[in-house]
Amino acid sequence: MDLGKINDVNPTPPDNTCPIGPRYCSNSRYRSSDGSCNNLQNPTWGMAQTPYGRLTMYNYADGISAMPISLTGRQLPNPREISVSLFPDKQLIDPVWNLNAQQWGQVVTHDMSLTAGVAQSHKDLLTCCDDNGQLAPDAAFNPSCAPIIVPPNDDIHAAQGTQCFNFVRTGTTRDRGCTPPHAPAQQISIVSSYMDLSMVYGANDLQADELRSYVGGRLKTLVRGGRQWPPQDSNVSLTCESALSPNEPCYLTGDLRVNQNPQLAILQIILLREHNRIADVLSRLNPFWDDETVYHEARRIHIAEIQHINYYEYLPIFLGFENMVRNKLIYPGATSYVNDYDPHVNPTILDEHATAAFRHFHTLIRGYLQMISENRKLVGAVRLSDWFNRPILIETNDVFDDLTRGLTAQPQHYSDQFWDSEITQYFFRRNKTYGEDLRAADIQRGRDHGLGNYISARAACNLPVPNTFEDMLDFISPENLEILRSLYETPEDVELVVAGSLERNVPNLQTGPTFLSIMTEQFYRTRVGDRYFYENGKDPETAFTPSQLESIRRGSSMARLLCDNADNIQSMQPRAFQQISDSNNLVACADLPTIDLSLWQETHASSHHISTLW
Ligand code: HEM
Repeated sequence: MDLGKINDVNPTPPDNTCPIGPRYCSNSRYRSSDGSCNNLQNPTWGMAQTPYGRLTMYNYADGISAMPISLTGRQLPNPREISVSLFPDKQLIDPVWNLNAQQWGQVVTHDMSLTAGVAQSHKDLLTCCDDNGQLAPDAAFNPSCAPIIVPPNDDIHAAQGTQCFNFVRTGTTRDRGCTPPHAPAQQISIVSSYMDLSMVYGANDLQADELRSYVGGRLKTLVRGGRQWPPQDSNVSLTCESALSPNEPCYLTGDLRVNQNPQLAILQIILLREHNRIADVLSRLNPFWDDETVYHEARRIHIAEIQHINYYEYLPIFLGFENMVRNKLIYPGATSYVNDYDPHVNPTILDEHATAAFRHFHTLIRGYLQMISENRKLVGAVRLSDWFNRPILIETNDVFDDLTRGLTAQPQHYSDQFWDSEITQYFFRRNKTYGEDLRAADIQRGRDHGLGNYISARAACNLPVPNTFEDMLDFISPENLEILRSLYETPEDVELVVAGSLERNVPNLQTGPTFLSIMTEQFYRTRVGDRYFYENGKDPETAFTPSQLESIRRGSSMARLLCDNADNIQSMQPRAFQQISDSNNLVACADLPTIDLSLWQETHASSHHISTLW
């Protein structure tokens, strides 16, 4: 299959600077915190606090912002009912890729988007459905409320007397007074779209300041038990709502979702430690560099390292190596710069990507997380829903390393329509027996954002456009199509979030054609629309030297990243998203390639002091 480049139906107008105001840019060597001024002609492209992009037209009941309804004028099928009917639990595991591949995907996601006004981890501040699962007064009156109603025949939840799950609508340009009266609401993402480690460094200057130690270019850490942890969040009872005491660890990083689950917190800490590791080496090599220079140079190297891992190690698993080469997302074997930056490409995160396609990988989540010792023996397992928003677990004994090895030794769930009940029955259960349903939330979020339907997404992707339910058989099985037909009244009602996740996977890949096409488009834009992308060498002020670039390419790997920053892991398989096997056996950490930071050593005379660069 060849994926043509996709055009936006209604791209965000370039002059749409509300609510952030115009930006005046100098040509800095370093990225801004919020992504502004990456594109010098369109300084707000990809910037935090701007609307998601769109491939398809909005679909609101009133054309402005009301939750969509069926073409017949009746309600769309209940999201919880769709979840139960089409996304049940069945434990099929991936034969090749490990849980690290799943978990790193969440890290990539958190780098690129975050819905405005929605907590995504701890409880939302607005109660549309209360803690006992009963509709709250705001449900009827507050336009930001769209609680998910539990159908009366729901085996699990109706039996408990649960009426609803809380659901708060994403903040939009209308909420912020930035949309003309009859124009559709545009949902806002509050982090930069660029792959710039905003979840480590923060997505605005204030947040970035708060995270810096201002000594030796380092990020702030707290040392407990001889190990570095992120600083403490000031509101433990809100942020880490499951903590039993305000003295429990509760982390503050560049992203408010950090405490959501233990494996996510581990990877955020690995990234925090990696920044400080790079900063310490740069400080030793260049003792005359001030804090500011070390911070920005370490951040710049760190982002390049992670971009390399993402494009050459992580994404090929999901988008396919050949597909990525053909569509110019990667250039394997390149020995010099790849000067493909295109200032006309808008890297803004697409709503179809963030709210439908990339969320499909919630299917990869496992409900129990294995703990594995250094000799790769199973030493325990924890239940995911016991540890949402309670990171104290990872500071206990050797759990940090045991869970990190678990990431690389436990298979991920197979990419299919089967979802682990830990996230469809027990999600955020907060010490109760049952919890919420992430799949139902994904479906409701698609409606909240007025996402175009499945048919229009296929049209936008230049794929065959189905006019009838039967036409969908090209990508969807007869069994699933029967269920779709029983749920939806017309083919036009069928939603992208739902049908996209039912498509048969493209051979050897992890999704069907529609999601593959959307994700390929997104990661093409993310690369080509980023002036600071690490392989770009056009501007000597922002480019790495050829030998630095070569070392980033040779020395960046997921395996080495884990080895360097876990507490005391001694060995790792070189391809750390893949299960250990005869062709991917454990090697000593020290034998894994590493970036040669001495290539950043400068003589005093040649060094650039940051103040000369602004
Ligand atoms: C244990 C792992 C994970 C948990 C508990 C989790 C949970 C969540 C939650 C609660 C939301 C917000 C739901 C809403 O709209 O109300 C969300 C959003 C999202 N998730 Fe996950 N997720 C996990 C892993 C992943 C993975 C592996 C991926 C992709 C590879 C992913 C991709 C996304 C995306 C793209 C969004 C939307 C982000 C935005 O634009 O705000 N998630 N997830």
